Amino acid sequence: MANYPSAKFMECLQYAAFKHREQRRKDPKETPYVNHVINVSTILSVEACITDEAVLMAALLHDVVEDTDATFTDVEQLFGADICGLVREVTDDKSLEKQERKRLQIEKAAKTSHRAKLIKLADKLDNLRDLQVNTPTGWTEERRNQYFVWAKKVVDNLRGTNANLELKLDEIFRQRGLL
Ligand SMILES: Nc1nc2c(ncn2[C@@H]2O[C@H](COP(=O)(O)OP(=O)(O)O)[C@@H](OP(=O)(O)OP(=O)(O)O)[C@H]2O)c(=O)[nH]1
Ligand SMILES: [Mn+2]
Repeated sequence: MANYPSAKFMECLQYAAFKHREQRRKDPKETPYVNHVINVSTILSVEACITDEAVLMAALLHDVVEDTDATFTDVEQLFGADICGLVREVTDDKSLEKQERKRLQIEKAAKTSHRAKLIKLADKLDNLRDLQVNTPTGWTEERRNQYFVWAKKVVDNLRGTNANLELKLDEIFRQRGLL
């Protein structure tokens, strides 16, 4: 990637901000949801030193089909088959029951491509950083603890992908007494 953002990258950032515009995170301050997808892309660029622009763009779009009215067809038409394929790999099937979705994330993590694994690692790192400082609205301490336990199972199936991200995730798991 050149050392300036491409027009396509800027369009992608704008599209993610537009599609997530009415969504908020579950933290007490109701942070705009788009902050999360920007964090995931920034973690990949700054902390994992990823320069593959398609990965950075797919990170911006990683929750757009799962959580907004955007479809894979929209993503493919706007940003192409490569990026759409990455988004597909990291999208949960919301029609499934929650327990099954959570189980499938663990199972699917091991089978995804290297580039999709990078996005999953950054996604979990940002969610866990959030959870270290906030308990989402309506969550008990037990539910928060269980999220760390479950996230470690997902991350365990993503290992061998990016040493820096895995180091940072392990530091969090160590602090929680999971490592
Ligand atoms: N830690 C944290 N998570 C929040 C917050 N707001 C929204 N979330 C989202 O909530 C999900 C975890 O909540 P759960 O109850 O376990 O799952 P669900 O929303 O999919 O039903 C995470 O999804 P995920 O499946 O783990 O990943 P993804 O959907 O981000 O890809 C995360 O993206 C927040 O303030 N803090
Ligand atoms: Mn996410």
